[in-house]
Amino acid sequence: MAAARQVNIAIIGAGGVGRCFLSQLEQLVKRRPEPKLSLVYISTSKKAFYTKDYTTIVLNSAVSNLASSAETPLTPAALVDYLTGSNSKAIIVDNTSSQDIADAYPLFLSRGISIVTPNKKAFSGSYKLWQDIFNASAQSGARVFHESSVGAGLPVISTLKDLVDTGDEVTKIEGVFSGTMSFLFNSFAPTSGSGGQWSAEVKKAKELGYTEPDPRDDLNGLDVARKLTILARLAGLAVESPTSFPVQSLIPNELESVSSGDEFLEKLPQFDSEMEKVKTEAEAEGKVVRFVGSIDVGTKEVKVGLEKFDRSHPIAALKGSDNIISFYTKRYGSNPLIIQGAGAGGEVTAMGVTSDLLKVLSQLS
Ligand SMILES: NC(=O)C1=CN([C@@H]2O[C@H](COP(=O)(O)OP(=O)(O)OC[C@H]3O[C@@H](n4cnc5c(N)ncnc54)[C@H](OP(=O)(O)O)[C@@H]3O)[C@@H](O)[C@H]2O)C=CC1
Ligand SMILES: N[C@@H](CC=O)C(=O)O
Ligand code: NA
Repeated sequence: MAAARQVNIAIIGAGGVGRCFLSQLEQLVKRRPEPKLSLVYISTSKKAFYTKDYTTIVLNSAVSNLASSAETPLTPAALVDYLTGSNSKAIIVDNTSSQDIADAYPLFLSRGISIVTPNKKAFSGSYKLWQDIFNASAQSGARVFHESSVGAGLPVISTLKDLVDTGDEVTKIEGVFSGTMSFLFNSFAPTSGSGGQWSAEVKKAKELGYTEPDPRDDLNGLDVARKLTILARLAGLAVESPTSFPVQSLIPNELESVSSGDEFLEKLPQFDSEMEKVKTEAEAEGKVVRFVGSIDVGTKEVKVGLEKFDRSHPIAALKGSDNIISFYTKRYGSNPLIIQGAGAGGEVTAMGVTSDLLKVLSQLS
């Protein structure tokens, strides 16, 4: 009887999303014995655990093995040498928000290693990096999927690709693209009742695992700008970077230069009155304020920031960390295709990564 085909998995990043992915992988392996998915490497920024002979790491011991490991992470080049030293195909699961790891994608792909990831940095960095990634994938046949880089596990990227690939003409994309911002405004400025204190809600969003590792990356609008950069590029606009269009930041001027996310969270309560003022101004017009983004494909205009909405507007009525993303296209006419649901959180984000892994497996020859 032929031996089961093995596919080696290397996980970089074992935080909120990484750990949820590990447990989803464990379930997947139980449901699908073929091909044999073999975790051979796992790392954080400081530690790594891997098997020199590609023996499978027991999935429910991976985190404790990593915690007690004395090994440091392999450099991207060393990780490539390690993974290509086996006869099996390899897939890297990048669960970090690291730019350095993202910059190594062209190298991984050019050496035949596929990638699945929720990390936005590779696809929203320079346009050259975007081109290098997809050129390397096309040349080697290695796959790259990043569904959870926009709207967590919601089928946003796959839907946009399907619209474009089937020849529809996307004219506008708009909505709420941040789970953190959605949670913050839904709880700080609800459609009924008085709402919470801004800085306390920011802390809650971090505790719930919605924010970026540094919550300033959400509050400065850059996280939404990254998502819009990715969607705009998929819709055919060669957007150069997430800082090449107007992005409104909610970081108080006085806190622009604090050195750490923790210091920022500590000092933020001193500036709660700034956001209270924004909320009161909207209330005076009978409206609520929300953080939104839009891409006008025809005019090439991309923008990110606060807008006021009537309380009955679907954007005003979102709950929890929900995203809502509307695609206006030629085929769909004036009634857009709308995707709505949780846009942040470990399990829903890992779901997008796991479903990407299944896509890679279905396409590996
Ligand atoms: N949380 C969410 O709801 C969503 C998250 N995402 C994306 O998922 C990714 C992970 O987010 P999340 O799990 O919440 O973040 P966490 O901060 O919880 O985890 C990040 C992990 O990455 C590790 N890491 C960072 N840099 C490196 C590096 N250079 N090499 C190896 N490991 C590294 C960290 O290690 P250490 O602890 O040592 O720093 C940590 O284990 C991010 O890109 C985020 O944007 C996307 C959609 C939704
Ligand atoms: N911090 C992000 C996580 C998902 O991309 C968000 O809040 O949306
Ligand atoms: Na998604």
